[in-house]
Amino acid sequence: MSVLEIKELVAGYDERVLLRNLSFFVPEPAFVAIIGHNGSGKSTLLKTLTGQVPYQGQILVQGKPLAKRAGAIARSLSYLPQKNQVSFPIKVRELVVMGLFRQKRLLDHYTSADYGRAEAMLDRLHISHLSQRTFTDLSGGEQQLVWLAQLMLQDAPIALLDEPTQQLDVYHKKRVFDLMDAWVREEQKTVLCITHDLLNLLPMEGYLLNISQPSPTLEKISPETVLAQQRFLEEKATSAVQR
Ligand SMILES: Nc1ncnc2c1ncn2[C@@H]1O[C@H](COP(=O)(O)OP(=O)(O)OP(=O)(O)O)[C@@H](O)[C@H]1O
Repeated sequence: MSVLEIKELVAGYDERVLLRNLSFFVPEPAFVAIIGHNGSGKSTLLKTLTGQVPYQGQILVQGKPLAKRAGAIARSLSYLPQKNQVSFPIKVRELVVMGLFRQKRLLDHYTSADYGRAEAMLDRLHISHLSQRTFTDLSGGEQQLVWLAQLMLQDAPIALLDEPTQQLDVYHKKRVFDLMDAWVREEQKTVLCITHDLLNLLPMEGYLLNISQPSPTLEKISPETVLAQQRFLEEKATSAVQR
């Protein structure tokens, strides 16, 4: 059974089609970097997979068609949007433990074992020192790492990440890519990750999907393919506006 299969996907907003006849197939757990110019439709693809954008065509998640109703998110998917905001003061550990919501019933409380798992995840991301801090007081990069801890705690087989390294310094960028790599290899997760950090992809194993290409397809990551796509993106400005 394939992890994810997309056939002749057409999606966009009102009169504006951003994804045209997109087809790709992820046969087994893998890391997939989604790249492309600003406005090319990368976030739109992840929003389509999480039921936020209407589409035509077929999306099979672990062999099952994705529900077409608005806001539907398959149980097998976790999603970290580009902008994720919290407007009330909440402790980091409280926000991270919420990653276990799929395993809880509505009014269940989080147990000390649940908090233990949240702390272990913070430790894995090397941010245990943030556990008792108020989330809204953290820097943008620290907040991004906390969201990542929450997402990893969800433990879904397929993770959709929209620019998870956007605000991170070079050390933390590398760390997050290493974590994604380990996650795929050691826990057989599939990670679809939107990124503009092409050079961080060089040591990764997995695939590239360049949404700015006229007919995007999955391409194996290698130094040659990463650098060729980087040159393509540097030379051709094919943003949605110009299409
Ligand atoms: N809800 C919406 N209604 C109408 N147009 C939208 C909506 N959301 C996004 N768009 C437009 O669709 C286009 C693609 O947006 P999208 O966020 O998918 O691009 P992206 O490739 O993720 O870009 P970036 O690299 O800048 O994050 C943009 O021009 C954007 O303005």
